[in-house]
Amino acid sequence: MIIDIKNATWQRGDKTILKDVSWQVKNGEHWCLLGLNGAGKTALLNLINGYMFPTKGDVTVLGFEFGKSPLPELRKLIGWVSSSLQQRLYGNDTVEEIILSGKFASIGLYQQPEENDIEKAGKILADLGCEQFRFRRYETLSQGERQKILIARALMASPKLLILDEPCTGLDIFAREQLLSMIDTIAKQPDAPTLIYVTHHVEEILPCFSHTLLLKQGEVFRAGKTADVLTEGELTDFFGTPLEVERKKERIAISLKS
Ligand SMILES: Nc1ncnc2c1ncn2[C@@H]1O[C@H](COP(=O)(O)OP(=O)(O)OP(=O)(O)O)[C@@H](O)[C@H]1O
Repeated sequence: MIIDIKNATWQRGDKTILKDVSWQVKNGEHWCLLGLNGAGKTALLNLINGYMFPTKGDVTVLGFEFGKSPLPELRKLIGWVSSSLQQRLYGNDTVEEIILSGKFASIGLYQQPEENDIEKAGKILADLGCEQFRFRRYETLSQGERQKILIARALMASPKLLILDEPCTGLDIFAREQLLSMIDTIAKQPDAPTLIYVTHHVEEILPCFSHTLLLKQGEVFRAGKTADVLTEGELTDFFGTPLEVERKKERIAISLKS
């Protein structure tokens, strides 16, 4: 089991931000986490990474039971790519340096990488079709290219669980599709980490995401196989407005019913 959350509640003052959340992610599954602004997605990710503890309930991630296991060890096994990381990296560093820093989970590269680290960075860049950026300064990349490099950086630590937190934010349709295609490539690799893809947008959900969790106002609205969860009926109930669902090449587009 990759993630096992049982009846987790997280309260801040008198506000219940996560309410009785149960979620099991098994080996070999890739999940999409879908919810509107303020649904509690970030709170749930913080719970998974051990940055906050549930007020009630149990959380076990990659066999680490919260309250009983050393969380820094767990965090080494989890990659978390979010756009806030983009601003924290040093723009003057080369793409290769940025990727190598992923091994040490550092902002900037302070340790001398070994020959096999450099080889690994090269292989990741080649696998993801990003070799041409290797010696470019990070700040010269477009937003979409930077997102690709952040994902490559996360792979450098060989995570068991890779969280992609709204990776397509700010991308145009072409950059978005390129990034999604790269994520699809990662999902199909034989030793792929378990992926958790967080988004507000149904149309970004790739077929490689076998399962989907719909989070609404801090509660699990539905969780299960993507094909069962992303139906017109479920999404209409979830968004609270009549929707039409169109399936195109195993992707979904939604529009308001007129
Ligand atoms: N430390 C905190 N104290 C009080 N309220 C909080 C705290 N952290 C989060 N919240 C509230 O919990 C709710 C869920 O927040 P969260 O950031 O998890 O939502 P989200 O689904 O990630 O939203 P978005 O898509 O906009 O990033 C929000 O109403 C937020 O204001």
